Amino acid sequence: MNLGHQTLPYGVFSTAADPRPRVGVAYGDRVVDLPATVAALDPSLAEFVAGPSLDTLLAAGRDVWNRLRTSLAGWLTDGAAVVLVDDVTMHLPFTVADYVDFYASEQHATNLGRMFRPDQEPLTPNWKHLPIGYHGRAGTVVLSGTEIVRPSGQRRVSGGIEYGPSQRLDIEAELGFVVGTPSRLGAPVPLDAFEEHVFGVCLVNDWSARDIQAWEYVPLGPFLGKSFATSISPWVVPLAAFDHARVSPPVRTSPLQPYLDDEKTPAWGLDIRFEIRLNGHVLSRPAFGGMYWTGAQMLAHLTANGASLRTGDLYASGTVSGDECGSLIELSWNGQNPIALPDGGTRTFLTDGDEVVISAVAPGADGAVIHLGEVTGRIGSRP
Ligand SMILES: O=C(O)/C=C/C(=O)CC(=O)CC(=O)O
Ligand SMILES: [Ca+2]
Ligand SMILES: [Mg+2]
Repeated sequence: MNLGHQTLPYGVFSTAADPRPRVGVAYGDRVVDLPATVAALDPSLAEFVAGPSLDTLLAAGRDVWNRLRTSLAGWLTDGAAVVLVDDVTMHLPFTVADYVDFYASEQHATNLGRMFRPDQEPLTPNWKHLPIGYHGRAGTVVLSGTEIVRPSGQRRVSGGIEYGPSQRLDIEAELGFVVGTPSRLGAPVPLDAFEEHVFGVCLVNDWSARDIQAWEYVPLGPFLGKSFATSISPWVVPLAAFDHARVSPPVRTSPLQPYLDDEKTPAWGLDIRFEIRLNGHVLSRPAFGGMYWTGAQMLAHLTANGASLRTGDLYASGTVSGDECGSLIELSWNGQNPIALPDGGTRTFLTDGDEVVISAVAPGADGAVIHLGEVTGRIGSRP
């Protein structure tokens, strides 16, 4: 996997020669061993990259994040004595504190509204007034590559209610925002403090059992249909990598409360293009740039009641659907239009043994590409 030379994303790796998990930065198809490099080149930064995860770096705050990234870029261009390794094993990059999942794509919300609530307006009356979300399960956020066990649960069938393995296992391609700097209980985080708190982003696959979800979600929202596993990419890309990928979010069609009104703050729409592959075949390439709510608005809303942030909080954007769709339930229109695969097979939802790979790229400086890497997962056999 080659993440280019401008992305400089952070992750946690080990090697056969040195099995201790430690902090690294991807550079092309190799990894900078940060503890070894920083100890030699700038000992004043060493404490922030010394641990077995990104936790200390996340908590260190924006000044340290900027200093480290600037130093690294300089060392790599100047040919300083950077320690590069390959053949790495990746680990979960940070301790996930709280996990929140939003619903920020108007197209996705409209499509799901049509399928789940065909007798109602597709967008609920609150949708354009606040970024809808729910609190998920941090303990089941897993590293890319972890096998996904098909969940069992309750679902409604023609004769009544049944418990058993999900028949409608789906994916959701999302962008995850990783919080570094915590906030105080009682103090909402305003839109313009987004960059002080959010360290960077990763890719998220919010595996979803649609049959379990459809039966359980009224009236409190998603629960067991989504809490069995959420996969994240091993590389966390700092916000600073997206300086050339910022775009204006879509025109707001309802007036916003002041804490969400981003007319006067810098826009944090992001021109990120996703790609979803099933068993090697490209299913879709949804664009993140059209998401109605930005990462800054989601953060402002998440804390609008004074809820505090912790280092390691992860909040996901919700399924990225726009010109193309980020879930199988949309691509197969609730299972009614099977998706044709080049091997002659078809899919509505996932079959045991299927492997899903979600990757993404964004524009960098001077025509370069910012690579977000990938989040993968294979569906294991039923328990
Ligand atoms: O419309 C609904 O009832 C639920 C939709 C979802 O699947 C929620 C979700 O995970 C949000 C998202 O990924 O966009
Ligand atoms: Ca989701
Ligand atoms: Mg989940």
